[in-house]
Formats: sequence, structure tokens, C-alpha cells
Amino acid sequence: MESSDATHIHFPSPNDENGMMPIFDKDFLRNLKDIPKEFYWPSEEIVESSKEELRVPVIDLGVLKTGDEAAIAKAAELVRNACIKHGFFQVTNHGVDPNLINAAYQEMDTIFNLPMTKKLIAKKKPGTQEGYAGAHGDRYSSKLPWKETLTWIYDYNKESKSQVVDFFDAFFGGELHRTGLVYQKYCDAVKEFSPLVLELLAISLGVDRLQYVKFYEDGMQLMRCNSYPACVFSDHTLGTGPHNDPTGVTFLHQDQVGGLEVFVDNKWLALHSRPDAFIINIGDCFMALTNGIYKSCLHRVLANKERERKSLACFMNSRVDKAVRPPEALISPQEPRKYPDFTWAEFRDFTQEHHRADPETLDAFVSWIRSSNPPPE
Ligand SMILES: C=C1C[C@]23C[C@H]1CC[C@H]2[C@]1(C)CCC[C@@](C)(C(=O)O)[C@H]1[C@@H]3C(=O)O
Ligand SMILES: O=C(O)CCC(=O)C(=O)O
Ligand SMILES: [Fe+2]
Repeated sequence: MESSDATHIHFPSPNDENGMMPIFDKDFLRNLKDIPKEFYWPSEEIVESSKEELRVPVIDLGVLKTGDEAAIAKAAELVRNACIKHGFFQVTNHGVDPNLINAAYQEMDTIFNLPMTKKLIAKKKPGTQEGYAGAHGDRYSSKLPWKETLTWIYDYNKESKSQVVDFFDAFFGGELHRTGLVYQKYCDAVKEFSPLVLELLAISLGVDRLQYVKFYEDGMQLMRCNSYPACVFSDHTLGTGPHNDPTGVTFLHQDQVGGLEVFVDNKWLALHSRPDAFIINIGDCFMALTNGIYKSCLHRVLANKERERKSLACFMNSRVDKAVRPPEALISPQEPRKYPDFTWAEFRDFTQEHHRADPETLDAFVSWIRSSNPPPE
């Protein structure tokens, strides 16, 4: 792993008492003439966009409530075809109030327009996943993503009904209590409709309808607000580098700025979504749960020269100690196990401590666990 020591990569600035400041201060970076080397992505790694679009199916989740088995079967077929190929689809009629989604976007301005000093108080600490991060400048020393993030965990095993509010109070000293109330409602709303998506995925795979609802019901959300400030160096950096989500199922809401791209048939395709839709994409853990039938697909976010882009990424994961293992119905002599048993805790720690999530994360992880536990002679 690159520079993992606690010191930040700093730039000279009056903002910080010892004349230095953390790497990602958009007001400071906006006035630079040249791109700081830490953000520079080698041109061969910024493969040209195809200028084409990935058209993904839009699934009306309402069909699951009608009991119309023909309509459900049709929706399941659309989901299956998309997930076998690239793992992305959109869902509408999810029941999340549009005003709540708008409020979540507005509260991102509240968060990311805080003074840097307050963001630093909320900074993610090494070895944890919750808190503020500026370009991951304290985790990596090159190819930094041009984004600020705020991440928190909403653990379904905990009794508390105010985990998200409590996170905001704990990390921002009560100043963002109202913001916490908005995101508590937002995360509760995603938790409310997510079983419909998991049921549809099970139906599309021909396994027990509650297979994945049960697998994730005592899991958690890893919730992340992404702010991608406008970037004058957009030709030489990325908002988020090419990667597969290591997680289970991602429930993503993006604004209408654009920049999300998916790598399909050797081309980077733009993925636009309706403002009333959530994008659902399969992560590495869910690909393993389907014994590799559904694809966790490479995607990235381009930096934007003119406009800030915002997105709300909710990564659904199982309880950390649960074996990620496909149902027997998806294993056969013709389709043997593609991945060994592992837990989200093991894979999460691999991505946080040993391997920056990228296009090869799951394969690197499998090799890593196999090398640490070679099969008996
Ligand atoms: C488990 C996770 C690691 C990341 C956040 C969640 C799911 C997506 C991962 C990530 C976004 C993939 C690209 C690289 C990464 C470092 C990032 O750009 O933020 C990844 C996240 C992380 O390690 O914090
Ligand atoms: O910002 C987005 O639209 C997606 C970001 C992403 O892929 C991620 O955070 O894993
Ligand atoms: Fe992602």
C-alpha cells in the first residue's frame, strides 16, 4: 500500500497554524496553475470515453407489490440480462420522497462547504471507515481522486433508531444535527425499499425469493456522500478511479451533472439516470453470492471542468462475520464454486489495509487468502 503513515501530504497555505494544510482544499486547489503531482493520473490510465451511453433497464419496483407474476417475471428477466452483462440497472417507484432526496443533496452543501478546520475535526481516522476524507490524501500518495467524501455506517444489528443522527452529532459536535436528521430519514428510506430489489435479484436468479433479503437483513449500509468539485485539471485526473465496488449491492443516487461511466465491451460508456431513479449495481460480494453469474462491473467517475458533481452512494453489506457463499442452487458440476468462502470483514480489511480497490480487487483478494491458507496437500 502506498504512503500509509498518518502525516498528510500538505501544501503551503495560511489556513493551517503550522503553515501547511491538508491536501484537498478546493479553494486552494482551484487557484493552482499546475496539477499537484499527487492528483495526476498517467494519460494511459484515463482511457478515452466512447461518447456512447449505456442504456440500462428501468425497473418499476411497484410490480412487486401488485402480485402480477407476469410483470414480475418480465422485470426479473430485464434484471437478469443486465446483471449477467454489466450488473447495472435503475429502479423507480421506490417510495423515497423526492423532497427527501433533494434535502440530502442540499445537506451535502452544508457538509462540504464547512471550513476545512471543521472538516478535519470529522476526519476519518486510520483503520476506520467513518468520517470525512479529502481525496484520500492520507491513505494514498498518487492517482488521488478529485473528490471529498463523508462516510458513515448504519448497522442494522444495532437497536438505536438514531445511528445516523448520532454519527453527525459525534463527528460534528452537534452543529450538523439537522443534517443528521435528513440522512437518518434517507438511510431509513433506502433500508425500507432495498428488500424489494434483493427479492427481484433472487427471483431473477431462480433462487428462494427471500435468499438475499435474509442474507442482508442483519447487515449494514456503508453510506457515502461524494462531492466532486469542478476541476480545471479534468483532463489529467479522475473523480473516482476505475474500480468494481467490493461491497454487496450499491444503491446510488447521482445528480444530473454526468461523469459516471461503466466499462462494457471494452468501452467506457456514460451512465445517465433519471432523477426519480436509483441506480443499482452489483458489487464483488454479490457477484460471489451468485457464484459469478452476475457481474460486478468496472466503473469510474470523470472529473468535470465546469461543475461540481454530487452523488449519494449507499453500499449494502452483510453482517461482517457472515460467510459470503452462494446458494447451493447456483452450484453444480457444470458451475463449480468460483470463489472460496470469505467474510465482509476479511474483504473490507483487505481493501482498507492491503489493496486499493481497483479493477482486480476480488481476484487479488482470493489469491491473497489462498496464499495465506494454501489448500491441504
Ligand atoms: C468498501 C468500500 C471501499 C470504497 C468505498 C466502499 C465501496 C467503494 C470503494 C471505493 C470507492 C472504490 C474506488 C477506490 C476507493 C478508495 C475510493 O475512491 O473511495 C474506494 C472506497 C474506499 O476504500 O474508501
Ligand atoms: O459518484 C458516483 O456516481 C459513483 C462513485 C462510486 O463508484 C463509488 O463511490 O464506489
Ligand atoms: Fe463504485
